[in-house]
Amino acid sequence: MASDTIPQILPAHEGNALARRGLMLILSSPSGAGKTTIARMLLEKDPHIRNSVSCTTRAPRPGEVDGRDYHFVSQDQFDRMADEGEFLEWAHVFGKSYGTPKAQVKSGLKAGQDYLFDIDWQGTQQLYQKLERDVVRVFLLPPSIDELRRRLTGRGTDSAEVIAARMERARSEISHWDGYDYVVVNDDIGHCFEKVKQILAAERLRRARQTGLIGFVRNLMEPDESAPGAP
Ligand SMILES: Nc1nc2c(ncn2[C@@H]2O[C@H](COP(=O)(O)OP(=O)(O)O)[C@@H](O)[C@H]2O)c(=O)[nH]1
Ligand SMILES: Nc1ncnc2c1ncn2[C@@H]1O[C@H](COP(=O)(O)OP(=O)(O)O)[C@@H](O)[C@H]1O
Repeated sequence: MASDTIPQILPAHEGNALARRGLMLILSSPSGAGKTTIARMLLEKDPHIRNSVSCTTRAPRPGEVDGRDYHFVSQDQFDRMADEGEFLEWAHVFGKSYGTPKAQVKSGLKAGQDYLFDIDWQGTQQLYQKLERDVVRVFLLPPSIDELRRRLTGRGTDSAEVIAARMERARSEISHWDGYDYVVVNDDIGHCFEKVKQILAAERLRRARQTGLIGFVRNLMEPDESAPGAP
């Protein structure tokens, strides 16, 4: 195991003191602030968190892979899935539809699987309303508006028109920063990644998630029958 691999706990099963419930790590930010970059780093370094792959009606960007980055679907397909209740949440962003498939998230959480969500503030609110205790909300901010524009331009994936629309929307997205548990400025990518890792490590240790502790603590509190003088 690489030395910078994130330490993990064992999967949930009965009798395992380290068993715990999975969590849902949500990364949001104005477009271009770096959430896809941080998400990819996390997925690469931490084998215990899985990406929740969203469905979208937007076109793939160069380098994006169907089924890995998004499930790229037509508007008809998307609408049918929404009608049939196949999404945990969905929203319109930049004139396109985006949705989180229900798939295995609920059963996965019970089995100790963590999931990563790259979704906007609307989706975050919906997930929080449904699964409050499992959700950890992290908002990334750019160090400045000029740097945000530089990153969107430097990414080289969007037309000038699309970049202008994303910049236009950035201020209203930033206004939702107070709907998150953690806010991290993505100035240096390495520092930002470290902070997100620390958040994840601490959140995994929350008592409420550590389902295996119940039996473990009960055992610790049993009267010690082998102690000298015990009845
Ligand atoms: N509510 C919701 N938002 C999503 C989902 N998938 C992606 N998004 C958000 O849609 C916005 C646009 O995503 P994208 O077109 O990939 O551009 P990006 O902002 O540069 O990553 C971002 O704010 C994403 O976080 C989803 O399933 N649900
Ligand atoms: N801390 C950083 N410093 C410099 N460039 C960054 C940083 N974080 C991300 N980038 C670059 O900025 C661009 C936008 O990042 P991306 O992760 O695609 O943002 P988002 O998913 O939030 O739209 C990419 O080209 C990425 O390589």
